[in-house]
Amino acid sequence: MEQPHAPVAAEASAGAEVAGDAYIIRPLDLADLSKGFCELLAQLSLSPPLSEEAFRARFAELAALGADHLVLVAEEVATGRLAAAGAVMVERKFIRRCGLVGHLEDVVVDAAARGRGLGERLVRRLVEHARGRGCYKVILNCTTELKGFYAKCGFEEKNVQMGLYF
Ligand SMILES: CC(=O)SCCNC(=O)CCNC(=O)[C@H](O)C(C)(C)COP(=O)(O)OP(=O)(O)OC[C@H]1O[C@@H](n2cnc3c(N)ncnc32)[C@H](O)[C@@H]1OP(=O)(O)O
Repeated sequence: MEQPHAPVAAEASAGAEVAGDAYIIRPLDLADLSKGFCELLAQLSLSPPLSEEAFRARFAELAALGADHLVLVAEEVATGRLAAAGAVMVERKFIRRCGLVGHLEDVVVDAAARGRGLGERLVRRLVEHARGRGCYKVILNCTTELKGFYAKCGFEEKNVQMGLYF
């Protein structure tokens, strides 16, 4: 199981050849604000730059959740810049004998690093974290266009997503 919010020095798991050689996947670190974290998230959704103060405050909130909230990033070894990010949070339920559900969120790979297996590798790490926490399933919302990617990551289509935005 991943230890969230702490740097990981070595990447041991096997991935696609290029991804395995060129990137280290590790939990988000406080230093990542200056390594392109916000720029990466801006490729996913509306995500303007964060002040150091705002980033630190949110980081501390998430760190307080311990292993129930994990943000992983992929750092390019050659440049020290972030090339991918993703998160999984563990929901604590009453059903299924107080079962746990993993929610996969905010998966993004930098446009220049796509198509090398990095996204799949990151998602599989997040899924393994949820499994290690004892989750009986991991779920996510995505567009129709991304069904193929998540199928490659082992997911299958279930139910319908609905949203109410404020
Ligand atoms: C829960 C959420 O967060 S949903 C939001 C997902 N994020 C985004 O949409 C942000 C913009 N897009 C991205 O960041 C990236 O394109 C990602 C994360 C979707 C994919 O990352 P990549 O690193 O390019 O994917 P990766 O190279 O690991 O692809 C793995 C497999 O999925 C396939 N794949 C990748 N993207 C797609 C796609 N859009 N449709 C179908 N198949 C795909 C690849 O061809 C590959 O298959 P292969 O093993 O047969 O070659």
